Amino acid sequence: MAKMMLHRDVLKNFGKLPAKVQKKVVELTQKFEEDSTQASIHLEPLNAVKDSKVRSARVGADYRAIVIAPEKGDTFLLMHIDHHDEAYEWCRNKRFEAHQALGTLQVFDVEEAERSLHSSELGETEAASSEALAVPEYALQALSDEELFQAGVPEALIPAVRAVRNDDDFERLADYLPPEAAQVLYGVASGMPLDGAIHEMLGALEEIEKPTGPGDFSHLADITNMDLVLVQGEEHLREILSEDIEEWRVFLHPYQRKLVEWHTRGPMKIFGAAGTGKTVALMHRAAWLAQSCSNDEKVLITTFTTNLSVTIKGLMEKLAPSVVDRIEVTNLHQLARTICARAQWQGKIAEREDLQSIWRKVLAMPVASELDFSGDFVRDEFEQIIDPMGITSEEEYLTVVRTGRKPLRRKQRKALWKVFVEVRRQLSGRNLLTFDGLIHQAHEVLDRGEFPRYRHVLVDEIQDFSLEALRLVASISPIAEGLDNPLCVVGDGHQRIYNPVPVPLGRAGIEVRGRSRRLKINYRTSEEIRDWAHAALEGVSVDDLDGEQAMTQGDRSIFHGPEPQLVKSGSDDEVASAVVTWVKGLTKSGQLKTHEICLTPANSRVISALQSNGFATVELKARQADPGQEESGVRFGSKKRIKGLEFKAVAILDAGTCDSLLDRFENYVAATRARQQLLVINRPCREQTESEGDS
Ligand SMILES: Nc1ncnc2c1ncn2[C@@H]1O[C@H](COP(=O)(O)OP(=O)(O)OP(=O)(O)O)[C@@H](O)[C@H]1O
Repeated sequence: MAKMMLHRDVLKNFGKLPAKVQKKVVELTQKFEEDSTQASIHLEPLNAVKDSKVRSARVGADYRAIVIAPEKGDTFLLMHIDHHDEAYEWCRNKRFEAHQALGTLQVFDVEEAERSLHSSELGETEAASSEALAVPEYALQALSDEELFQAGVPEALIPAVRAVRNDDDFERLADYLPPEAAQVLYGVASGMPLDGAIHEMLGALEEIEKPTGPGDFSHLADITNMDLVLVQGEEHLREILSEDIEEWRVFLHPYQRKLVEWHTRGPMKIFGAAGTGKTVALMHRAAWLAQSCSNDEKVLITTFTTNLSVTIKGLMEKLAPSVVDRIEVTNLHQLARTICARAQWQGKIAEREDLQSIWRKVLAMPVASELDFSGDFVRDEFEQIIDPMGITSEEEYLTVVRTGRKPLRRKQRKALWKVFVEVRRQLSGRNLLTFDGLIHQAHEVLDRGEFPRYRHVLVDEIQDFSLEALRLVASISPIAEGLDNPLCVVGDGHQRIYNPVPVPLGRAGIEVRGRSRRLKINYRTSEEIRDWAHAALEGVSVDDLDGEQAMTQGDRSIFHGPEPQLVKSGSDDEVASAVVTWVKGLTKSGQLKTHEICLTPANSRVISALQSNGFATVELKARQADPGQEESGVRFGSKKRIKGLEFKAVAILDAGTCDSLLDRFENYVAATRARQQLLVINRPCREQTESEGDS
C-alpha cells in the first residue's frame, strides 16, 4: 500500500490555505491510504522541471500540490502547495533525492547554490580581498569527493563545496546545502574530524538501510527525517494539520530522536547551549518511557524553576495525552515538600524575614561576633556550602571541597561550624527549614525508604541543582536497583543562575560516563543573537555539568536574523524612550504582537512610558505559565523569571560593562530567550545600581 509523507512546510503553511483547498489536500492524502493506484493516476508529470520525479495534483481551481513520486518503493512525498504558477516555479529547478549515505531526503537547487558563491554582493574588489584572505588549507578542501558525499553532500553539489575557500564562502553556500550536510560540514570547518562531525551532528548511522539510488524512497518512512512526517491514518492527519501543532511535536532532529530512544543501563546526560532542543528531547523521552510503563509505574519530570515545570506539564498533555497520567511533572521544591509531607513534616519554609532575623541574632552572639570574618562571609558560607551540600557534621565540614570559596584553615572551619550549629538550632526552634534544608530532609526520607521511587526520572535545568538536590534525584530514581533508563539529566552550564558553585554529577553518584551527549543545533535563536549571547560569556569557563569544560564547537543556529541592537543609555528616561521606539517599530503594521515582546528586568519608568503610549503590559508571574496570545501586552519580568520561556523579541534593559559573573550568566539566559530581535541597553554601572530592580 502506498504511503504519503508530508513536508514540514506543508504543515506550517496549511492554515493559510483557503478552506476548500485544505479539504482537497486532506482528500488527496486520504486517497493514498485507500487506493494508491487511483491516487497516483491523478498525479501529472511536469515538463520543463529538473527532476523527473516531480508530479502535480489539482487541489482547487488555481491551486496545485507538488508531489514527488518514487522511482523505487511506494512512498510519495507531498512537498508544497501553492497557486498554480507559484507551485510550478517552486519546483522547476529543484531536485528531490534520497541521499545514499545518510538515507534522508534532500531538496536542493544546484544552480542556486552555485550562484550563492558568485553572489553579486561580492564585487571585484571584495572578490580580490577574499582571494587574499583564503585560508591555504581550508578544512573542507582537505576532504575528498567521497568524503564530502559521506558528509551528506549530494553528488551534484560536490563541485560547489569544492569551490569553498574560506568561512565566508561557506557561510554563503551553507543556506543552499541540505541542512544535515551543512551541519556536518560546520563541524568539520570548526575543527572536528569527519567521522566525529558525522557522529556528533547526526548520531550513529550504521543501522540505517541505505537507498539504492536517489529515487529509492522505500526506506524514507523508517528513517527520522528532519522535515518529513509519515501520515498514519485519518486521525493522525487531522492532528498534524491542526493549527496549534508545534513543529517540535512532529519533527525531531535524528540526533534528538536517538537520545529520546536511547536505551541506557545507567543515568544519562543531555547537555548543550540554550535553545538546542534539550527540553524537547526530554519531553519526548518521557513520553517514550511512559509508553512502556506498567500501570503501577510512574515517570517523574522535575525542573528547578516552577514556571518551567508548569510549561512542561501543559506541553506533555498535548504531546502524550494517552500516557500523561503516568507522568508526574513538578519542580524540585514542590517535590521535596511532597516527600517531606508524606513523612508527616509539618513545619514551614523560612521566609526571607525569618532568615534575616535568625542571622541578625546569631551574628550578634559571641560565637560569631568574635570571629575574624564578616557577617556576609559567614552567611555565604552557610548558604553556598553548608546548606546546599547537606553538611551535617563538623567532620564533614572539615574535609569538604569548597570550590570557588576563599581557602580556610582547619581551626577556622571548627570555629565557623559552631555558628552554623547555632543557625540550625534557631531554625528548628522555630520549626523552620530553609529550601536546601527541606531538600536534605526529603533525601533522608527517601534513604529511610518512606517514599516510593519512580520508574524513570527526568530532570531539566540540572545545572542549578545543589549537591544535595542531585543526591535527592539520584535516590528517587531506580539507579540503585540497577533498572534500565533510570535517570536522564538535562542542562546547560551557561545558564547556571541559581547555584553559583558547579557540582559535578559524579559527586552525587550520578555516573554518566559514556552516556553523555551534547546537542548543538539551535532552533530558537537566530545566529546573530546566539553570537551575542555567546560573546557575553567570553572568557568565562563554563562546565559540562560533570567537572569538564563545556565545548561550543560546531554550535549553529538554523536561521539568521537582524543583528542585535545595542544602545548606550544614561538615564531611566532615555531607556524608556529607547524601549518605546523599539516596541513601536516592532509592532508597526502588525509585524509582531505585543505578547511576543519581553522586557527584562522590570523597570517601572519603562512600563509607565509604554502604557502612556497605549501599550498594555503584562507581568510574568511565579508559578504561572505565560498566557501567550490569550492576553495581549508587552511582557516584563526578572531574568530569572523568564528563564525557560521564549519570545520573538527581548530587550535587556540593564546590561553594562561592569557586570558581575552572575549578571553575565543572566544576560546569556535573557538574550537566548529571543528568537528574532534583541535590544541591549548598556548602562553605566552607577545608573544600573540606582535603577529599579526586578519585580
Ligand atoms: N526538532 C525540532 N524541530 C523544531 N523546533 C524545535 C525542535 N527541537 C526544539 N525546537 C524548538 O526550539 C526551541 C528551543 O527548544 P528547547 O526549549 O527544547 O531548547 P533547550 O535546549 O531546552 O533551551 P534552553 O536551555 O534555552 O531552555 C523551542 O522553540 C522548540 O520548540
